[in-house]
Amino acid sequence: MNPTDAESPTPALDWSRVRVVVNPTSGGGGHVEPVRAAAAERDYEVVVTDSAADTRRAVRAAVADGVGVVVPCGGDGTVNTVVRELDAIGALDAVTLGVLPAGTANFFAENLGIESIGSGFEVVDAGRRRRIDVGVADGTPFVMSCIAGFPAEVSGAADAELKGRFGTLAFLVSAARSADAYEPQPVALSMETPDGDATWTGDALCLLVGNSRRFTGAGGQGDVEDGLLEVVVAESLAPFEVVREAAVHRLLDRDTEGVTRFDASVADVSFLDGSVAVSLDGELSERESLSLSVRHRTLSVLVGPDYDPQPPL
Ligand SMILES: Nc1ncnc2c1ncn2[C@@H]1O[C@H](COP(=O)(O)OP(=O)(O)OP(=O)(O)O)[C@@H](O)[C@H]1O
Repeated sequence: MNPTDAESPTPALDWSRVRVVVNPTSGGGGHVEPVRAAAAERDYEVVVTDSAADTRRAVRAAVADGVGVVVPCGGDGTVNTVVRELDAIGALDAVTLGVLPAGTANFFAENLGIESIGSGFEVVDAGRRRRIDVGVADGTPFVMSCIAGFPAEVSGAADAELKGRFGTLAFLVSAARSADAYEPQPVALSMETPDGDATWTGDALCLLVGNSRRFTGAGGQGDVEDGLLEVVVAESLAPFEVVREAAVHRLLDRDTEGVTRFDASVADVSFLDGSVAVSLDGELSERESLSLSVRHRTLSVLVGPDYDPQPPL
């Protein structure tokens, strides 16, 4: 801790200090030694954690030690754990985040143009920073997506193989496969959009809200610097056999009947028939309502050469 900043929630941070926080169980494991070796070549610090609670402790310790660049090494679940802890200690807008993708699903890294652990190191070395938006759902931050709808038993059916291929979308894919077994639920949305206030009321099968993730069109990286969430309401989805992620996105095309898309800075959602399952960056809970907003360009992240600040629609 920097003694001059003892009272500050986030002490002065040293941007030349990089600390990698490794979840050794992410993906199939086996990444700890290669990560240690690559980090040693660069004088990056490494902490290998043994639980989610230990990962949270490592995040607090990094900030308390004045480390400027914190790099989760794991899958989307590990990134989410690190982001939530940074928010919990008031340091979300203070540190810079790198990512070393080592999980079953690495969609956040992919959206930042980081394809592998090796490229993750190169991205940290290169130091290209962007400030990106962070979505907030009932006070909890999310970086990728907030998906609501379908009964929890369906979402729980997303198996490991599906999760590996589709990440947060596994929830949607498994649900779509059994959509005929689930009745659309009445929902009311009230939003603030760049064109003014907007509302939507009706029966919906699911609600897909993307921050760094885009659900419509070709999918992939969304515009994560525009202060807006992509809010997609799907009234129906034909059950289908999914072969590729593109098939899911085609289902959600702008022109698809029963799919409505908004870009909103604020969205208040009421599930009128009681609680529905909600996946926040892959973490499940049950909610009767959702209050969604955006913290515009809050989180400083290190991005790869393919990251597009303004991806084409
Ligand atoms: N050191 C650790 N040991 C075990 N679990 C951890 C550790 N650090 C974080 N976690 C938790 O493990 C969960 C899964 O993490 P992650 O997404 O990185 O792995 P994964 O292999 O991709 O698994 P998943 O199939 O859940 O996507 C997260 O909830 C995360 O908080």
